[in-house]
Amino acid sequence: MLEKRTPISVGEAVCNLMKFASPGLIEMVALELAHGRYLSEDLVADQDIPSFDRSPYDGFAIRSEDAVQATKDHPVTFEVIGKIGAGSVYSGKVGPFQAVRIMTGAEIPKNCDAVIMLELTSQYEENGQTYIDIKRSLKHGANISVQGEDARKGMILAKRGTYIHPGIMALLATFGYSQVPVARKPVIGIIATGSELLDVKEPLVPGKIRNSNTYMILSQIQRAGGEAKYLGKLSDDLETCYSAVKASLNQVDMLITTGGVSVGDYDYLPAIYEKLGATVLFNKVAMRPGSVTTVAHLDHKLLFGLSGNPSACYVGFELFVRPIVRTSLFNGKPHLKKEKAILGESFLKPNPFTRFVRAKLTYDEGKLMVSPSGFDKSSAVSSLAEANALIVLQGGTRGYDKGMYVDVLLLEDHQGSEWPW
Ligand SMILES: Nc1nc2c(c(=O)[nH]1)N[C@H]1C(S)=C(S)[C@@H](COP(=O)(O)OP(=O)(O)OC[C@H]3O[C@@H](n4cnc5c(N)ncnc54)[C@H](O)[C@@H]3O)O[C@H]1N2
Ligand code: MOO
Ligand SMILES: [Mg+2]
Repeated sequence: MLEKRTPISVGEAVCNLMKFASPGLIEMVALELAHGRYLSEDLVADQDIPSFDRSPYDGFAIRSEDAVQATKDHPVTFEVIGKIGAGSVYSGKVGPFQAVRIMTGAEIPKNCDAVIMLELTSQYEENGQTYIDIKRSLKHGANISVQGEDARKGMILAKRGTYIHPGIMALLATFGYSQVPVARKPVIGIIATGSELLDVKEPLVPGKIRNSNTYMILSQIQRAGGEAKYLGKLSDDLETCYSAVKASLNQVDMLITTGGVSVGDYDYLPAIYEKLGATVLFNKVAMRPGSVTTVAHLDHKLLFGLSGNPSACYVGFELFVRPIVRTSLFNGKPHLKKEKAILGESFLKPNPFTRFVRAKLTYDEGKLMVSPSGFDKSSAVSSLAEANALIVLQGGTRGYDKGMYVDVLLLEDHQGSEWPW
């Protein structure tokens, strides 16, 4: 007899699921490989930046008290007693009316408390000795980048769970992290089910299609921060699929299957969960696409039964798999970031269930504009090409007109959101 499925709201489904979300493990990676990973510890300044007073200009370091009287009409002369570039330290003592030629980034010599830019001095030689004239007074501390002005020792510069982008890389290097503590990527298995599926390199034959979901999910896993492990595509055969799912569980942290979750004669995932003794958290969500998305767990290992339909599979991943992955990466905002955007074209379909429309979001003179990115069926692949957002249209609505503000979920963002939206 056909199993009765009771749809639950997206919010309820996510809340049920997030009870199984937990922070993952830690590993060290070489700094040059850290881009795109997530910090497993707060990044704390273990030194001031800069760690010494330094010159922001090429010029001359002096004692400001000596230049108090300097004016255009009465320049003050300084004897240049040395020269330092960045990386060098002037070891001599600078006395009254003496100056040290200094380059950008070099440490300010002891006794000096101001720098005058090269362009504001006139230099001359007399008896093999260099002198400069200064035509303006300088305040104590003028043109000095003081120790700690950029960051103070002890400051937290990035929280645990932060995505490592070029700016974080700069800080990691600044603080001497040749090895970076990061979240270990959760290993996520992918099994594609469907007797109609061809390998990507196979030519089309009647009735068959190429397995696109695997590669789409592979990429979604990488975008979310996980590590994908493709475990193959299987024909719709209960025993084969059951054995493959069972065998995969020792190799992965969580498993995604695509296809076979609906009510067709060859949709075996419900039977597989039952045979495994897995607990089904939900098998019907009041959303489109992806209403058949099913999530089960076995000994706290999550099994995501995503739809075979590409757009439904895509949305199911972003709403349900992504937050689990991001949580394991210590990210405190694991869900898609929600924004408001202006609808660029009318979307007049009624929405009995909450609808997630694949969409293209653009920035236009201070406004966020969004339009559906193409063919809007759960079987669609073409609309995924330009999708960088999902428009959220609440269930029970009869369509939306161009110019209205709608909720959008950002797919390419790193800020993320805490639940609920
Ligand atoms: N009588 C009903 N029929 C259907 C229902 C329903 O409630 N009652 N739900 C529909 C909805 S909604 C969806 S979504 C689909 C879900 O189907 P399954 O998840 O069971 O997936 P399959 O039947 O295996 O395949 C569906 C569709 O997707 C194509 N597919 C499958 N795998 C891939 C892949 N790896 N790459 C690309 N495309 C794939 C497959 O060929 C089918 O066309 O069920 C509706 N039916
Ligand atoms: O699960 Mo389906 O995607 O609602 O069309
Ligand atoms: Mg089916």
